[in-house]
Formats: sequence, structure tokens, C-alpha cells
Amino acid sequence: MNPTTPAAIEATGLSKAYGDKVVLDGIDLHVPRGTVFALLGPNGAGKTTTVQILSTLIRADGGEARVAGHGVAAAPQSVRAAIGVTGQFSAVDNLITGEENMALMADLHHLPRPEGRRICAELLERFDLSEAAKKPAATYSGGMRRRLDIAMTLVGSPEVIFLDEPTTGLDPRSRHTMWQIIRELVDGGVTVFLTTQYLEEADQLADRIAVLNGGRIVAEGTPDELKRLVPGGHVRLRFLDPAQLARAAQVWGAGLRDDEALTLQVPGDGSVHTLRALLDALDSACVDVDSLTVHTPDLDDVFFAVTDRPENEKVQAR
Ligand SMILES: Nc1ncnc2c1ncn2[C@@H]1O[C@H](COP(=O)(O)OP(=O)(O)OP(=O)(O)O)[C@@H](O)[C@H]1O
Repeated sequence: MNPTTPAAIEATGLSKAYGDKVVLDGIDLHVPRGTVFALLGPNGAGKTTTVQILSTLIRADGGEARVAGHGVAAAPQSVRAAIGVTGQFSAVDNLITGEENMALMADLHHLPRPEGRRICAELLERFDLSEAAKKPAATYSGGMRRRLDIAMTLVGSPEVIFLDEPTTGLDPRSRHTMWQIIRELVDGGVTVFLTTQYLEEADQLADRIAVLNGGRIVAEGTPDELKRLVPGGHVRLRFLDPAQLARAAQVWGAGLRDDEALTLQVPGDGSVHTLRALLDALDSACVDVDSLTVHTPDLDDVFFAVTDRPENEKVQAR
């Protein structure tokens, strides 16, 4: 990253409370231009609140933020001119057609009519909505509506796009289409700030991920850095009867044992070498294994590890 290029999003010490409830307790953010940043967190962690502050919809109680080079408090109009926001509550008007929704956005951005029409037609085509363009948005599927929402956002050629849970409720195919769209946006130089509850989504898309919990960022890093925060993988062995399980548990005192599921979880990275040693040891102890599954650490493990921590304890990813 060129240190002279200002970041797309820069925030220090952002705080926000509703009455007694502290929602954000001093969060710092740094999102370089042309990258995807994912903000993860459990329900109610403050993800939407963060997006609302950065997109000037609400004011922070404390701290500072700059988006696309403009202060959110000092120059909200300049921030708004440089960003696009698609949220859980989309801007799509269901009563009018896709094309009319797009034309409204072109008017809002004061685009001259012919240019506006051209841009809208191009975007409808790009998001595979040309055929449905003359139908009311109420007849669109969830995936089509999200695509229309993003297409509408792009009419204003934003530098930074906030996507608040862009794929919640979409089926796997529509979710993959949306991921592809997001990748193409970034290839085109846009910065994407994404909130999601889907760890796989952050893993797939984000250059950097921050996990918000209890009003603070409790972990931050690249997906790989975050995965390194949790201990290595494990192998889960399933047995046919309690006697076999008990015998195996004697071999691995340290394993995590589930008497109901008849499983024993033992540390292991799933390499052929480890698996061979494991099976040899079971053979020597005359233990029959019904099946085994290998589990390598993923973002789920990170998420549960860092959101289980006592509040305010930040884990540094390296
Ligand atoms: N206008 C408001 N008045 C009072 N409390 C609010 C308001 N807006 C948000 N909150 C509270 O702030 C907390 C954070 O909400 P926020 O919507 O930012 O969370 P989130 O991480 O986006 O959650 P979700 O994943 O469920 O969308 C919640 O406890 C919510 O109830």
C-alpha cells in the first residue's frame, strides 16, 4: 500500500451509545482503497451502527472517521457523494419497474437524461436484469432485488460501497452471483465495506476482517492471520459402542469425549502422517473405529474463540 494514498475508510475511537447501552466502545478502522473489508459480529454487535456512522446516517458520540478522504462529521455531503450504501432494507421501490427505479437514481444524481438512460441500461445489462427491466420490482426474486439494489447504488459511481449483510436470505446460487459481483466491483477499483454473519463470505471476499463483539474489535487480520489464532485442527473419531470409545479415551487422555455421540476428538492436522500414526495407535490398542472426520481450523473456530472471550480483550493477529 502506498502510504501517501489516503485510506478509503479511517476511523479512530468511534463510540456510540443508546441511553445506557454502549453499542460501540471506541473502535478503530483502517481500510485501504480498492480492498474488501469485512466486519463480522454476532447479532446486535453494532455492525449496522458502524455502517450508519460511516455513511453519515447517524452521528457517533465520540471518535473520528474519514471516508473517501472526507470527515463524516465535517463534510457529510462530500462523504455521501462518494459512497453507495445497500442495506438490509433495500432502496428498491417495489411498486415501480427495475428500469424506473434506476431512472429515479439517475435523476437523484442529476445525470443528463441521455447519459442517465445509457448508464442505467448498461447496469441493468451487467446485472442480468435487462429482461426483467420493464416488470415491477415486486415480481423480482430476492437475488434479483439485491442485484437491482447494487445496480442502483452504482448509478452514482461511488468510490466506497457499504454492503450491510448483502447475501442474508439468498440461496447459494444467488449468493455466489453476489460474491462475483462484489469481486468485479473491487477489480474496478471500488472499496467495499461489508458486514456479514457468514464467516464463509468473509473468508471468500475479504482482504481483511475485523470481529466486533461487546462494542469492541476483538480480532483483526487477514483471513489466514485470523485462522492462525486458533489451535490446529482435530480429528473426530466415531465408535460403534461405548466400550470402544472408553478404550480409545484411555489411549488419548487429552481428547474431547462425547459419550452420547460416541465420539472422541483428538488434536491433529489431518496430514497423512498424523492419520497413519493415529490409526496405528488405535490398532495397537485393538480399538475399532467406525468413522473419522478431519477438521481444519476455519473462521467459525476463530469467531467462536474470539466472541467467547471476556469482553474487551483484543487478540492480535500476526
Ligand atoms: N435507534 C436505536 N435505539 C436504541 N437501540 C438501538 C438503536 N439502533 C440500534 N440499537 C441497538 O444497538 C445494538 C447494535 O445494533 P446493530 O443493528 O448495530 O447490530 P448488528 O451488529 O448490525 O446486528 P444484526 O446482525 O442483528 O443486524 C443492538 O443492541 C440494538 O438493539
